[in-house]
Amino acid sequence: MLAKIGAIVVFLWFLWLLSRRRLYIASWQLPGPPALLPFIGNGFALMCPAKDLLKQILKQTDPYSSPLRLWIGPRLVTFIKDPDQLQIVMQSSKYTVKSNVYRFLEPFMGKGLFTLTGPRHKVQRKLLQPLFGPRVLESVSTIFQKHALNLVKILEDHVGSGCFDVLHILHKSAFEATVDILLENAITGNPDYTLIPGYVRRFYHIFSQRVSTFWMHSELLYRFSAYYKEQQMMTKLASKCIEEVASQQLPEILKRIEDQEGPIKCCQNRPTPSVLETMVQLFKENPGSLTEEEFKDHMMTFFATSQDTQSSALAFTLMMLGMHQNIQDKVLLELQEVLDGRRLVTLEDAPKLKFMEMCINEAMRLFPVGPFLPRDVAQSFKLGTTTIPEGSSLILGIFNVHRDPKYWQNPQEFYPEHFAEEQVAHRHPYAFLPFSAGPRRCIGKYYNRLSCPGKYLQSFSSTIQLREHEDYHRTNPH
Ligand code: HEM
Repeated sequence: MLAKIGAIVVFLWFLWLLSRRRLYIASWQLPGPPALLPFIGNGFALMCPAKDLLKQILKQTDPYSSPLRLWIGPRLVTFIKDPDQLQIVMQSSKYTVKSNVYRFLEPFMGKGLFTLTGPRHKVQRKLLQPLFGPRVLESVSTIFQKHALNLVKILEDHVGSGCFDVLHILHKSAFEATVDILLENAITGNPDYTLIPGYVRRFYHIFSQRVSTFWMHSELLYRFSAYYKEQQMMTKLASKCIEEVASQQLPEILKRIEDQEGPIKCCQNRPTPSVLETMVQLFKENPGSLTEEEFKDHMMTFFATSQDTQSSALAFTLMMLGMHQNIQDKVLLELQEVLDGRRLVTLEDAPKLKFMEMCINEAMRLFPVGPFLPRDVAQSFKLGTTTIPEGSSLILGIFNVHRDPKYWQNPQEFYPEHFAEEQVAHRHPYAFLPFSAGPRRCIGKYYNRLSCPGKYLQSFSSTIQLREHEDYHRTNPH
């Protein structure tokens, strides 16, 4: 009897291996670190605290040429860090879809642009593009100026009071700007409102822990973890607050739109429509394409994607400038020349602040918000001589390519000249990808271009000096 059961198990195991033969063939053709442990593979090396994850990934991937393979549990993962290969993968939506792990974000963001895949994503992205068009950007630029002023007032209070955590202040400021941009600055009476910026950060932390701990990929096992309870609590409170804020505004906006024929021309206290107002209009014009549920999911997505990204990019730039006083002086000089005595940066000023933009880009090169982007292979495709099989996964090594000495003169240094015009002209366009690229690139890229300069101006006009902090050495893996 036992022998029969054993034979059946071996036979089933053989069938399972046979069904996965394309994965093994690809794996044999690719270089990569030894996957010593059965069933866990290289996953064991990545099961570490979030603060060590970056170092561990680099340790596993740096010694091998691209594409290389990792085994994360039973999954074959091809890691790509060559710009030509990144271009092939990122330009097409045919071969890859966003990784299945993005579903871990759904409790918070729902099925918004960030988590959607397939044809539905294409339709929704096209539909929402007007939210990021010139008219809305114009309105956003004035709001950023207002929040830059608020931010500087808060920072001024800290001047002379020793070291303080600038990231916390920036997160709060980004949150307030986001509420203003998305929801017309409705202030809710709910005291939980002030907790949301912390929740968004915590949610991303839980997400990265869950991605790197493969047993938590199982919905059932995850429910037994402490993270699950925390996530449930945060999601409930955050969506309640957002809904509350949105419902204060919606009736009035709907009335405004109904009273008006054709596209929105003007709205209360603003020269141009808010994101919420434009969304309501889109919702009314496309009732079949944009459901009420999707409308809410998109709002939550914009909330969760716009705050941490902007404040991290800004914090890293401030940190780098604080550590390089000579570069900071150059930024100040440019600001003084362009603004000629004015305090606020306008939409027209932004393209003139060329050196500042070089510094922002250089900080995003060293510290990209999305250092590794996971994808699933929807259709087998050729990468060099290897066929990357359907059913496997990919990781796009943005961090690796951002520090590859083949493309960067001083890869580990803060060196804004990397973005001088002549250097950019000669560099591979896929060697710098802070906003990703192709059909899944960041839709809010130009928001950032507007938000950063305004805040720099305000920070510098108060001559706040930043000192090197020991944490920098922890964020720099080399
Ligand atoms: C410094 C600022 C920002 C950075 C560095 C950044 C970076 C990124 C990156 C790397 C992605 C691709 C993620 C992936 O493929 O897994 C992305 C996607 C996205 N970002 Fe941003 N982002 C920034 C600001 C914003 C803002 C302000 C918004 C919204 C107002 C936004 C909304 C989105 C959305 C909706 C997506 C998904 C797009 C899609 O898949 O079609 N981002 N962002």
